[in-house]
Amino acid sequence: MVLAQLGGSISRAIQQMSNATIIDEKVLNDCLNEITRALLQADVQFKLVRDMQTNIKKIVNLDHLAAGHNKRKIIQQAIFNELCKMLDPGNPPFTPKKGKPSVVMFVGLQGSGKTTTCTKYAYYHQKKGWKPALVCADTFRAGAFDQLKQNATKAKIPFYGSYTESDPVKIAVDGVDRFKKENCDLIIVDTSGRHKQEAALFEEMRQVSEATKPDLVIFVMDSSIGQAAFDQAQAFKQNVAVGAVIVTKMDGHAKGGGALSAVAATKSPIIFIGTGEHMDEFDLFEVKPFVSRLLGMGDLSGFVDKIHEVVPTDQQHELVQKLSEGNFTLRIMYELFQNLSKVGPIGQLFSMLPGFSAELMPEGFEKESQQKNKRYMTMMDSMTNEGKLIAAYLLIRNL
Ligand SMILES: Nc1nc2c(ncn2[C@@H]2O[C@H](COP(=O)(O)OP(=O)(O)OP(=O)(O)O)[C@@H](O)[C@H]2O)c(=O)[nH]1
Repeated sequence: MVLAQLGGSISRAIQQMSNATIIDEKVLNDCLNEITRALLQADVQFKLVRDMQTNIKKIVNLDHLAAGHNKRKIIQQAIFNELCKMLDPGNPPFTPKKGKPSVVMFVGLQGSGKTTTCTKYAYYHQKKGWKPALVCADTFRAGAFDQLKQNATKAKIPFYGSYTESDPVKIAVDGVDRFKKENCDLIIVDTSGRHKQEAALFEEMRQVSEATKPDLVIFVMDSSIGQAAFDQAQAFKQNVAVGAVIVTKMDGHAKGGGALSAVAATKSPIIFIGTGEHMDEFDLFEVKPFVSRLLGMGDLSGFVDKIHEVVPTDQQHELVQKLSEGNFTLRIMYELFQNLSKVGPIGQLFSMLPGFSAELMPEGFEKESQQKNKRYMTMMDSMTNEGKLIAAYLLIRNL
């Protein structure tokens, strides 16, 4: 997982500090230096790291802390808060309202995952009862319209584009007008990407933006972009009114610190992350649970939410009651696992539990365990009840 190494290094630094008998200036400095090194290694911009270190030192003034104060807790909390601050610029983005037409424009470099992310964003909202539509204003890459068309058709989302029109502004305006007339409430405009930031890309982007007047511009960034992230994100922000960021390919093994830099450069929050190539590998991004997970502190509320997501509402009360009575049978376990396999890789669930270190997860574990789960479930569906119970037991032993 992206940023796993960073999370591991920071939690180790905090752990070492916690193990010290006395927390003095030296112990604090060692801990902060360790964290600084980890952030720089993860490609976070130098200025951000330096500011973070200065802020923590200001907050944790050991000389002024009265005896009896829990210094470890105060330092840990300061680190947590500063990491959250790095990811949360404090400007909530424009939030589209269901039933009211909003235009959302996607921008980013070529290959960052814009087209894939447009469909994921549309699909996410469609599942929640919205009426989204996709407009392909990418006339630069041959095949971009076909890709969007294919994704949109699969998800049954209306789309608009052209094989003959070469003016992206005209396509964008026609598409937006058409879907406004059709009462779509989320009109998503995909724009062209280029190899690197270049004047022609920015000019085209500006024109599409001026013509369609988007309510929100989303900057899509590949998590593996590294140190270049800050400058690139800033260049986009200077040309169009970027209001939010989506970081893609968080399922890979990139260092990922660029994501933090992009937030600082655009002064815009990350709203979603892409965690795979499939349509539903897309998660809402919330700063505190993310940092909490990153530091191995878990995200129990997220874990409970996931359980609520997979257990039908009318069965939740019964399940809790059975569990509290110690009535946890293999049948319940089988049903739970059958539902859990629908919410995604088991590793993502584990990462919500306190003390979990994503660093220890072998490469490809998530995908492999998800595939394994699917295979088990397909096999189990055709079995007798006794067979299902035995298979559920084997499944647990294999996870
Ligand atoms: N693993 C992984 N792959 C992703 C993710 N998002 C996108 N991709 C892949 O990244 C590649 C590029 O994605 P596109 O959506 O075509 O990128 P684009 O930004 O639209 O590219 P241009 O239209 O050329 O600007 C594709 O192979 C996608 O399947 C993600 O979250 N995880």
